[in-house]
Amino acid sequence: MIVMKFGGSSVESRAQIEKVLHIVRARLARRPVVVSSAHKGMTDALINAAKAAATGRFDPSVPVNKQRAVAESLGCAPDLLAPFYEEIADLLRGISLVKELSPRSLDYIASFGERMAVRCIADFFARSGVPARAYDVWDLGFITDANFGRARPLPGFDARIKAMFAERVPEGIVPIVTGFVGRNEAGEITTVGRNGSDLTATLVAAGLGAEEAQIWSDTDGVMTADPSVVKTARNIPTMRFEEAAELAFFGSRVLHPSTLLPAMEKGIPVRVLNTNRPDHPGTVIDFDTDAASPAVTCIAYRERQVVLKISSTRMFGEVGFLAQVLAVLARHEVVIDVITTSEVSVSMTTDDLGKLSRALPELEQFGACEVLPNRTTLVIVGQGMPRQKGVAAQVLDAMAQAGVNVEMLSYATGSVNLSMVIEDAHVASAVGVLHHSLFEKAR
Ligand SMILES: Nc1ncnc2c1ncn2[C@@H]1O[C@H](COP(=O)(O)OP(=O)(O)O)[C@@H](O)[C@H]1O
Ligand SMILES: N[C@@H](CC(=O)OP(=O)(O)O)C(=O)O
Repeated sequence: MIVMKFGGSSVESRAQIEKVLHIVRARLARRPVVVSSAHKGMTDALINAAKAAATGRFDPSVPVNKQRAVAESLGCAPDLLAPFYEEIADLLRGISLVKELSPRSLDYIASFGERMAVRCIADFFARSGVPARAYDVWDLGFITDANFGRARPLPGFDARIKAMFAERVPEGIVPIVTGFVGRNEAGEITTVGRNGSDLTATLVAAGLGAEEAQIWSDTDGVMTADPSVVKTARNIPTMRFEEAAELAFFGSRVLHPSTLLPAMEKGIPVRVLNTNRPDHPGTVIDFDTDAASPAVTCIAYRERQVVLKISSTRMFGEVGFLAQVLAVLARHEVVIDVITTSEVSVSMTTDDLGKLSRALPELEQFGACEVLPNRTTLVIVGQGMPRQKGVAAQVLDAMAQAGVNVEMLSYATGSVNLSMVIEDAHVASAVGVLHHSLFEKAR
């Protein structure tokens, strides 16, 4: 059995869904379970309509017309999705009346994209000769906690999905399952977080004990840098889980940050593939050590970060200074990513200026606090980095060539990533020069 996740770009239109049909049809012998995202742009359209409703403007036309256009192009009967259109309108009307949009209502409205997409894709598949049936993932046991916007399945999911899958998915039928969404024990709809269909796919793959989880997107697998920024980016044939996890965490949209954990736990390889070029082998992510792997595998970055710098002579020789600072940050739920220290200052990055601002009054007891917004964490990832001399020199040289000031630099011994903090305004030039230096120059 394989789990195949198709992202929004793969199910954007009839032309794309026809590609998905051919890809799935060619793999029927491997007993595919399809996990689908909403059509590209649909989740944004639903969320925007909900936000507008919360200011009193009731208008369901953008998401409903978008969905209707895809369903009509696929030849689906109008009544297939009519109840969903009505429910979306009712919900938006309710939000516009109370002018309130809770995380619970936001998940409810955002869930419609996946729920409608799987129904029209399964309907189209069935009429095209691939026996398929649509499933809301909760009907296969995906019952979550009540953390709206970042829900996770409750313990026992693996046993539940195995049992419910055996009971509800007939032999020979391709299940087309909703990504992204879930339901809590009270029956309320939740989501696992934006771009979370990748995570649904690896959770389903782990629960069912699939032989492989495939993430089908619009690039030739994972590339040495975001190909929409670096035109010369190239495919990475194999990656280790640790490398891919760093890449996902530090901002590459191609994989959701939590995607790899369920697969890592069960040792299930994850393959990233291109719906537009299905014969390309893409990228395989697993545990195999490739001793010949290059020092640097890829470049990733996360923009709109905030740097907090605390300067204090109290740090000098004092036991527990950092622990006290981190305890305050933890109490305010500030997540810290990169941290560097000297004897008189400590700098760290986070992505939540709001939470950091709430922690500031307490932090000021430790020293002078400086908050620097609009920063980017730029990360060089590579399994082979610990055993290659001169990588840091090459990286810093490239940054100097690009005229970019490196404000923080962090590398731990044996680590697979080297992180730097720069200004947001310098990202494109820094990534371009760095990619050229690390991947394009004769080395
Ligand atoms: N290192 C990378 N390799 C491949 N794609 C990347 C990388 N970094 C960023 N991306 C971006 O991720 C995009 C795919 O993610 P996304 O738009 O969420 O796709 P999907 O619709 O399939 O979920 C690519 O089009 C690419 O621009
Ligand atoms: N549709 C959801 C979930 C998702 O994973 O989408 P995509 O696969 O298109 O990134 C979102 O836009 O957040």
